[in-house]
Amino acid sequence: MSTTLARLAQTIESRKLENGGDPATSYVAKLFSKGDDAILKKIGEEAVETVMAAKDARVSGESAALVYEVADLWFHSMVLLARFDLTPQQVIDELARREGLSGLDEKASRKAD
Ligand SMILES: N=c1c2ncn([C@@H]3O[C@H](COP(=O)(O)OP(=O)(O)OP(=O)(O)O)[C@@H](O)[C@H]3O)c2ncn1[C@@H]1O[C@H](COP(=O)(O)O)[C@@H](O)[C@H]1O
Repeated sequence: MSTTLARLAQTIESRKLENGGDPATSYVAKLFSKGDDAILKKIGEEAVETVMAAKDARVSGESAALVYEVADLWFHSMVLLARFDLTPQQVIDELARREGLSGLDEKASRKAD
């Protein structure tokens, strides 16, 4: 896993209230303190903002805002993973497991079930 993702995952873990995270001084701790629906709402918002940034980038040819919004989406997805005691490494492992397996073949194998 990239060291940036690993460090960020550690920081997010340290912001859990049971690990001493303080909602008064930490955005992540504040999000944890608001509860699951607040985290899910942010994921929804950031997904929509990503879609809008992609549509804008298609028109303007300027894609910096898209990178920014995807970073927001990844970050909030990492907060969600932490909420369920999951790690980015588990997502990376799943992507690695799928490596070389065409999405079309995978879909066809599901339809054969
Ligand atoms: N990577 C991020 C990160 N990306 C985005 N954000 C915050 O996520 C929020 C994104 O929400 P929006 O864009 O909708 O902006 P907003 O309207 O201000 O947000 P809301 O009031 O609706 O929550 C903003 O407050 C951003 O600052 C982040 N906050 C924290 N981190 C990382 O998490 C670490 C721990 O942060 P704290 O818990 O605050 O110490 C930091 O050191 C960073 O590494």
